[in-house]
Amino acid sequence: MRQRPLRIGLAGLGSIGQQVARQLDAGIDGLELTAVAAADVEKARQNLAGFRALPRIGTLADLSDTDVVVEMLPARIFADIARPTLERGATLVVASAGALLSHMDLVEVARRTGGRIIVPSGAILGLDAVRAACEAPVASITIETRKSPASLAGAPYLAQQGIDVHALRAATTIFSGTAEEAALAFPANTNVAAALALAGLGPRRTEIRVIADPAVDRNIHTITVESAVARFTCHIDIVPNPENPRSGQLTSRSIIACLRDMVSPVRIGT
Ligand SMILES: NC(=O)C1=CN([C@@H]2O[C@H](COP(=O)(O)OP(=O)(O)OC[C@H]3O[C@@H](n4cnc5c(N)ncnc54)[C@H](OP(=O)(O)O)[C@@H]3O)[C@@H](O)[C@H]2O)C=CC1
Ligand SMILES: O=C([O-])CC(=O)C(=O)O
Repeated sequence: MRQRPLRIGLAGLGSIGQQVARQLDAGIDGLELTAVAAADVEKARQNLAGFRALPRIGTLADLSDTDVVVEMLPARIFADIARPTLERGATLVVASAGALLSHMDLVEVARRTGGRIIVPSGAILGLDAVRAACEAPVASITIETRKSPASLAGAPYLAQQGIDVHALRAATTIFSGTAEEAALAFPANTNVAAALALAGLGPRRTEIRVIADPAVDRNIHTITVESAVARFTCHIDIVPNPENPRSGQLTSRSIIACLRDMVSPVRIGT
């Protein structure tokens, strides 16, 4: 049995980070919210007002004494916390799964130091069955992501291709490619494909189609797996976060469930 609670550090206090912080502050046996890193310390202080136990608030460097760092940053600065956390042999929980695809050398760092990289299911479902299916031959794994224009706006690919998603009047496929390509084209919108790729056939053999649909108000993901042992399709409609519609409200809960697993004597699912 652990003698002390697991010290949790949160990197990023945006739409997901704030929900995770609140749930940790509400109290989970065995977990202690020790520190948070924010871009704007004063804004973070306001967001944490009313917490039962105020964590330390600082920069990414201030997470260096925690056991587990939960990364919930913009993809472009993922490595700024991922690398130092793994270099000191701590556990890294990754929200920006797409960014991890460009930093797979971190797996070697973790192997060398004893650190761990944990990618929660986040906004996708079925990774348990995908992993199990991949213990046998798998023919294909695909994902379709359907989102409102507001949930896609700002993606680099849209600017590169001159696509104005707000001008669309009907559902339109705006991207087809691999999970690896999608992570660069839509760094804030296709983490689900990255997590699916890491669970299954890898970023070059996992295909994603992104549909901009002005008629939907959810982030909708459908995965289809054809394997020797099972064929399955999983579908999920996620309520977007009001503060950041690119991210849905399931991801913070997935992270909390993942953190609970680290201290629970019972584990359910693959
Ligand atoms: N795995 C999955 O299924 C999913 C993953 N995601 C991913 O999770 C990540 C977090 O998402 P979300 O919370 O919605 O994003 P937000 O943009 O809402 O939050 C990111 C936060 O990081 C803060 N930040 C920026 N720079 C720094 C820094 N140097 N140090 C500390 N904090 C910093 C930002 O502050 P400020 O606002 O002041 O700039 C912001 O508060 C994203 O990469 C997103 O794509 C999202 C949904 C699902
Ligand atoms: O649906 C969500 O909440 C977010 C999403 O697609 C992603 O980041 O891949």
